Amino acid sequence: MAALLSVQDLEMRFGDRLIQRGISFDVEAGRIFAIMGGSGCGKSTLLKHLVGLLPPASGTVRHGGVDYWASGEAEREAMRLKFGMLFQSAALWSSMTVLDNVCLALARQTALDARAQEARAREVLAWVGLDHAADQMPAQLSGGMKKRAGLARAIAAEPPLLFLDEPSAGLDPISSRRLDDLILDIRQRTGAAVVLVSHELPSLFAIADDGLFLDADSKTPIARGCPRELARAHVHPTVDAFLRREAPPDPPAPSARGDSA
Ligand SMILES: Nc1ncnc2c1ncn2[C@@H]1O[C@H](COP(=O)(O)OP(=O)(O)OP(=O)(O)O)[C@@H](O)[C@H]1O
Repeated sequence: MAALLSVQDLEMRFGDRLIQRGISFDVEAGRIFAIMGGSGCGKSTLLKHLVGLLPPASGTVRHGGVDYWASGEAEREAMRLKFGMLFQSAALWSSMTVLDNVCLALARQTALDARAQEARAREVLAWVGLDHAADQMPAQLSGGMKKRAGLARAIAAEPPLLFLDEPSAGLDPISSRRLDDLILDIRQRTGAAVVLVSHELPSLFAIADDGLFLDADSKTPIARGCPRELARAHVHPTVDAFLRREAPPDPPAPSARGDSA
């Protein structure tokens, strides 16, 4: 069976400027896959290529075996309805209540009638601990509540694949931990695969079981695997600098290289 998401030899560019090349990976059902790397290495751009917001310079992105960027607009729209997305800002519709935000997503992604949409929306809001906030407007929510409302909207239709852009950025450690538990719970209950971009080490170590590390200097991925194991394995100084919060080693002094007089 085809992987839920399969990326082959992707090259990312803005005009003449190469951002990354040689990106290949598969994500299977039930996996939590982290896209990691320092600032500016191309994580958000990669996510845009994966969710259909920006075409890559070359390479393929397959959703359930179908080449997204080689498909027509109707086929792409059908693929987009099969995955959920939580943007960094949560991107809730500001003029609608929390409940209506979730109902509108269900109206777009399912054949449920209005009554069933509301029942499902309330169920999902209870799941993320926001049943009491269903009738509030997004502006009335705290940052952590907004993220949970965005997550409720993304998971309401039980998509098999979820994309999360910096889900815990800007949250205090307790809210961040709560969001991590929710993501694990979603995976457990629905069997969904999750692709996330994150800088937060506690979160990466707690939830991700696979991942890819993008390097801004070489403009290629330099490590692949579970973040916890990569942190122990000393695969590359740049990976250690990120995952162990260690400074990269200094270049050897001239005398150590044996090139002094
Ligand atoms: N629309 C654009 N046009 C030109 N260059 C861009 C554009 N968007 C991003 N870039 C550049 O591409 C590179 C990768 O950016 P991207 O936002 O994907 O990195 P990132 O790894 O997500 O960074 P951060 O962790 O800081 O969010 C950066 O050098 C950025 O300046």
